[in-house]
Amino acid sequence: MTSLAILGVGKVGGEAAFLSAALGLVDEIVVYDVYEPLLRAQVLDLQHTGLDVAISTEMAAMRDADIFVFAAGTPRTPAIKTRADLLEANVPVVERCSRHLQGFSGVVITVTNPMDANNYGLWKMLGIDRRRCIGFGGQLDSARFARFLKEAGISGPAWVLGEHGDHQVPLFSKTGADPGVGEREAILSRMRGASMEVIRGKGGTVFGPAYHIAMLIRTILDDRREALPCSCVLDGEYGLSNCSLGVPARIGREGILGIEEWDLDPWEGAKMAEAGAFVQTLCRRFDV
Ligand SMILES: NC(=O)C1=CN([C@@H]2O[C@H](COP(=O)(O)OP(=O)(O)OC[C@H]3O[C@@H](n4cnc5c(N)ncnc54)[C@H](O)[C@@H]3O)[C@@H](O)[C@H]2O)C=CC1
Ligand SMILES: O=C([O-])CC(=O)C(=O)O
Repeated sequence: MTSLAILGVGKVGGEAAFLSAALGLVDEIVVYDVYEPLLRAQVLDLQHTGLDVAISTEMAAMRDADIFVFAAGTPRTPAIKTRADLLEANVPVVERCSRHLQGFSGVVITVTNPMDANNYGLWKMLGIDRRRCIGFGGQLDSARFARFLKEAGISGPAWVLGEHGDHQVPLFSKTGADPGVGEREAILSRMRGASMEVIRGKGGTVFGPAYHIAMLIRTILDDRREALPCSCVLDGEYGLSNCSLGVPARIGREGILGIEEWDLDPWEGAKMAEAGAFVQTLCRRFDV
């Protein structure tokens, strides 16, 4: 019996619950949201699918889940320029979440922005092994990168490391084609604005995040042991510590099985160092 817990069943948490049920990934989904009418509506809507999945709203049952998805808190509106600007709004939500989750022994997936800092904060407050805290966002950034590469006539694997935010690091070196620094910067600039176009049009990104969260859940539960771009609490990898940052990580049933240290070209290496320094400043918020 596999159990998935989702805290915050708004746009992303709700859709991730639905997709996990529709794809038959788990036997039970435990959901909770501070906004009671929404919670009730999401539970009913899930039940009305008739899918063979147990739905619970027992907050205490979250602690016993195999996977816990943290998707509660404030999202961006067009008035909020960067994901990092959500830090102060969402720190209290991270704190409340960690209090509820003390004693959790499964795998955490952090979604709430600024995701890298919040993943670091949850890890610190829960006091669990860093391999059990996975920050989600790199798969989504990589899917967006793949689209821009295709438009530029470049094929090959699309990997994005670094911050899930303005300091994201697309790995052009992995594609086998170098469009030059000018074109790299132009593509990066479009990637930085990719989600805001969706937020402006429909109030938030939903299908992209929910789909890739479901794929991450499947990778964990099936113990696929494959490398994905995930935010991991670093301990010297890529020359960085005291932060959680997007890196290639082998993911399986126990969470992060290993972090792969890839060679980056000079442009990527400089961007990665900038991303690390930037996210470290956000993570310091959790070091006090
Ligand atoms: N990492 C990623 O790739 C992505 C991250 N996000 C982030 O995920 C978060 C959620 O986004 P949306 O679902 O669009 O927002 P939303 O506003 O639709 O849903 C958030 C939900 O959290 C609930 N909530 C707030 N505080 C809570 C608490 N203490 N306990 C339980 N529930 C609580 C709210 O009532 C609301 O229903 C945002 O921070 C957003 O920026 C969104 C998309 C992708
Ligand atoms: O951009 C946002 O605020 C939501 C998000 O993280 C994404 O869709 O990548």
